[in-house]
Amino acid sequence: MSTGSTTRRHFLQASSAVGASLLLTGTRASGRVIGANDRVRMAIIGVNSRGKAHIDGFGRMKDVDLAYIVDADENVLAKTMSSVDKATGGNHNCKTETDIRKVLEDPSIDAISIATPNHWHSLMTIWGAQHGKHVYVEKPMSHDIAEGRVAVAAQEKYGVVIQHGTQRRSDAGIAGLHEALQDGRLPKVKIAYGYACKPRRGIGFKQPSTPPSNLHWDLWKGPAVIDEYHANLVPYNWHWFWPTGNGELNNQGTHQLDVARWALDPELTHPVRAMAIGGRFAWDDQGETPNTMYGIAEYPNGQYLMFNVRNWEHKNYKMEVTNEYYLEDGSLIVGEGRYKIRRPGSSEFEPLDLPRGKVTPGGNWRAFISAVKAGDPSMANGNVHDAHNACVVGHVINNSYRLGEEVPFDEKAVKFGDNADAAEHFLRLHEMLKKDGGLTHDANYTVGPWLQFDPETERFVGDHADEANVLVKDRNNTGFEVPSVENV
Ligand SMILES: NC(=O)C1=CN([C@@H]2O[C@H](COP(=O)(O)OP(=O)(O)OC[C@H]3O[C@@H](n4cnc5c(N)ncnc54)[C@H](OP(=O)(O)O)[C@@H]3O)[C@@H](O)[C@H]2O)C=CC1
Ligand SMILES: O=C1CO[C@H](CO)[C@@H](O)[C@@H]1O
Repeated sequence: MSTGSTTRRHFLQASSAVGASLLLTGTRASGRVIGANDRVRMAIIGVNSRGKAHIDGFGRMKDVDLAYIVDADENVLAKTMSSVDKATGGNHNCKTETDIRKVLEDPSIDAISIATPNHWHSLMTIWGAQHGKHVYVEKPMSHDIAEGRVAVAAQEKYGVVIQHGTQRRSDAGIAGLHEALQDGRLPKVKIAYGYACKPRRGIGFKQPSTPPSNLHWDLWKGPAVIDEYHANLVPYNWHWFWPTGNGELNNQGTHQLDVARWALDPELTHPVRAMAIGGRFAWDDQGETPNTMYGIAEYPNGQYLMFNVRNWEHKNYKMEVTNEYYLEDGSLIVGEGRYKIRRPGSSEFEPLDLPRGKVTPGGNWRAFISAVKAGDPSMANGNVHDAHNACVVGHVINNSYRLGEEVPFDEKAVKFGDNADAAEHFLRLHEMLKKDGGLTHDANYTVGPWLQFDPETERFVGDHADEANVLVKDRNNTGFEVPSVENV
């Protein structure tokens, strides 16, 4: 399965024969073909927070009907319904539902839009495709590597539009830079760098307890195997527990991972090796995922993706949610949509003016509806291949961290051999943690092993492969099993 590209031509190459023929005729796997003048009937799934933006984005469109609002919490549903009329100008006659499976059985529904916790994203996407529904799915599209691969297979088999909630894919300024990096107008990228460094707080400790009666706990858990309910899971803080979230790297970081990977050579899918070092410093809490991380991934052509997570607000804390591009000639490009370049030998940045690139116009919500109406999955700004590739590099780096060992806080905690770039970028973070964070040898880094990854089979190979391959696929609860690629 090769899923490295974004253009229509590449999308067709990457899709199976079945998917491609569906795509060319604009025919859906089941249900009606949507005409250009038809209204798209949608269900919004998971509405506590981000789902409200979905209601707002799609609900304001004259050619969209919000038919269902779905949430696992009766209180959240009731509260949301009272504001839907306001948000949509009173134009919608939504039903409410707690179980997505009932919505999927409704043949009048054209598309679903998913803003649930991460552990549900792939299964809902797969179920949606199997029922012939187009899918807008929040980032990260997958909670583990294997289920993302099945979501790709489902798209190929059923031919539906799948668009990832990575809004930067709708930014023609970013697309313009990446086109120039890939068509030779600029030197090639040596290192695509991402930062997800925004201040957060520890979450304390919450004891196991009985789920509140308004919450359908079995539906909230869905595929995720979770020992016991505790109030730190619902809502939002599930991000910081491995069975439900993916830490900051594949939370906020999915946006920057996706931008970084998008800048690399277009035929690339996944890295061939990766490692991570970091920790959950300063907070005494029950969260499992790191609040500080340096991650590095190498692609088969020698291009690198590097990443920093910093959530712990120490002295001189600098918020950075952005990307940087280190080019082969020594230039550095910074910005997001509008750019500056520092050329080799210069210490000054100068503006970098480039033509805007190709995206489906109108922003993320409109692009999805345009793709649905055209019956053309390649029009999605952030299609299923882009989604899978962005998520997998994050999963591979996270898996290294999860297999890591605790080592005293020291600049020698990790060795990068002759990779001077990696050593320099890690040391930059290390010095900041020492000087501004006040960390000493009493603290520990978690140092993950270098993991080797086969982009074709999407499995780990070589040293540590046995432990790492256990993390490729989450266990699932009965009735909520992610199907295999063969049985999707
Ligand atoms: N693209 C972007 O810029 C952003 C994307 N996101 C993404 O959106 C997703 C949601 O994040 P956020 O809103 O902050 O998280 P919350 O935990 O606040 O909300 C998740 C919602 O999903 C509901 N839910 C859980 N299980 C189900 C189910 N089986 N069926 C229906 N609803 C369900 C939850 O129910 P309950 O009410 O019981 O908790 C809750 O209402 C995340 O994956 C996140 O990564 C978030 C912010 C911005
Ligand atoms: O994508 C996202 C953007 O920022 C939010 C708030 O920090 C994240 O939680 C979210 O998941």
